[in-house]
Amino acid sequence: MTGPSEPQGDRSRGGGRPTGGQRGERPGRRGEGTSREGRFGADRRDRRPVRPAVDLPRHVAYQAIAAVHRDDAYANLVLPAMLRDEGLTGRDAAFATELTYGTLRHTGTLDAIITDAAGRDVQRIDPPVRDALRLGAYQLLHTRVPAHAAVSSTVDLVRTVGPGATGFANAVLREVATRDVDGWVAKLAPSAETDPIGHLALAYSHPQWIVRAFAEALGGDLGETARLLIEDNERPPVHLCARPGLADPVELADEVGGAPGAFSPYAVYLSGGAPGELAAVAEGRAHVQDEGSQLVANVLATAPLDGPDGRWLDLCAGPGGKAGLLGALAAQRGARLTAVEVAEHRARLVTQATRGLPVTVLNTDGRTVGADPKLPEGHFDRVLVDAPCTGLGSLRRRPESRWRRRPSDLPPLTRLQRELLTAALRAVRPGGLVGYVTCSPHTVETHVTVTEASRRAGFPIDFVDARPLLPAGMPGLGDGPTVQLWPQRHGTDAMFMALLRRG
Ligand SMILES: C[S@@+](CC[C@H](N)C(=O)[O-])C[C@H]1O[C@@H](n2cnc3c(N)ncnc32)[C@H](O)[C@@H]1O
Repeated sequence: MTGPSEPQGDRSRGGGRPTGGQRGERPGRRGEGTSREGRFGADRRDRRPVRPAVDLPRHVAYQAIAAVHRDDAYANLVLPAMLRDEGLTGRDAAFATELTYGTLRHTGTLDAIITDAAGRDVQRIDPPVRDALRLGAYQLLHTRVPAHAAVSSTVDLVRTVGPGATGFANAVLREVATRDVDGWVAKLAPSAETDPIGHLALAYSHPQWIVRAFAEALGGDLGETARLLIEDNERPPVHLCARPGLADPVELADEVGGAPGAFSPYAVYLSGGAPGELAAVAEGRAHVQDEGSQLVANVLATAPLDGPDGRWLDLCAGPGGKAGLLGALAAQRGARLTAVEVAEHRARLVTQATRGLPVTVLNTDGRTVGADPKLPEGHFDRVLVDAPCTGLGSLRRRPESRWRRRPSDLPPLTRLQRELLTAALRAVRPGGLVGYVTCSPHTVETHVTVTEASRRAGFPIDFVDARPLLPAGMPGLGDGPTVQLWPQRHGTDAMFMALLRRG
């Protein structure tokens, strides 16, 4: 079951706990790191790159996980590049993706388990060995990979990335394999009765402050909070938006082998594959966009409005998903969209995403409304503020994000959200509409921001009930007037929307 040169004797030292692998431990224990070096025709002594003694999908997954932790990389950016570079496709690519995303999502719980199995804090294990152990423990606890394969492949990996720690890795993983994930949760999680947040955090691998924020946004319903956490750990669905006037969703579903969405009139659910390679996307007939994002953009575009309706504004437009949909709707309605984005490279993405549509892209700060002649006060009929936020509503799409975000991110973000919403309320004409949207259900970013900004607006603001503007029969929309969409209720990201009318 174990790597070829690994004695099990390590377990007998240190009171049955595995040894080695701590920070600073130098590789090169006697008898280690020699048995397989020649396997791919390279010898460490000649300094040529050594092909890791592990299969390519696991090698790629390890490299992606290490890049996330070592370089602060984003898995959804580095992994596709690595798959491409290594020529991994089909089932191999799917396996590497599953290992990378799964390991990153479950890092919190895996670390608690590894800490217990190793008898020392996971933070004291050398980073390369730590990442290999996470990958191995993930396979043991969350996949159908046979235990012997999970252990031996991880030991093979450690032989390359931390050769002094192969015995340690072997022993830790053997200890991890003594229980299934439920057994580990039963052993390590705080009691659900006395510490329900701590219990959910460990059981479903989220930081406690995020679990607390979700529970609060869900009115204290811990059962539903658990269902949300489970959704965050699943592979997210991929949705297309069939651009109105350019594609019919039923025909597009046939074309791409998907299915029309349940709620958005433009949504197509994809069952797999690479959406970026679809002809419809390349030709600008469709774009990749979560159904929830489609719904909130559509609410703003279709809410009843008296008077002129030709000037639309998207104050936070990059990379251009909602601007793409609003631009297509504007084309049908004889309107024009001004799309503002402060980051230059993201403004370029908006330009690409809205090519051929009646959209003017401005690379500027949305808070310059009134100061920038292209953003006059009281000028626009419909304004979208899709505010920069913690993104806690789309954790399933960014597997490392939950571990990077901090509660201290909230004050600067909420200040910016208030300033942008205030700018939007200045930009809209009397009687016009502002849609405030976040991809976060955190109440500080949603209700608190909206209440504060409208209280300080200096003119009357009415809340418009957004619920009737969503498709009939959509369940679980709450008491209004704002709406909060949820993965566990609607299959969408957790988008929040408040619809405001300037008096
Ligand atoms: C949540 S994203 C918007 C997503 C976009 N609406 C879409 O659907 O693709 C928020 C965007 O606001 C931009 N942003 C941040 N501060 C800004 C500011 N002061 N003015 C304009 N844009 C800003 C960010 O760079 C980011 O691209």
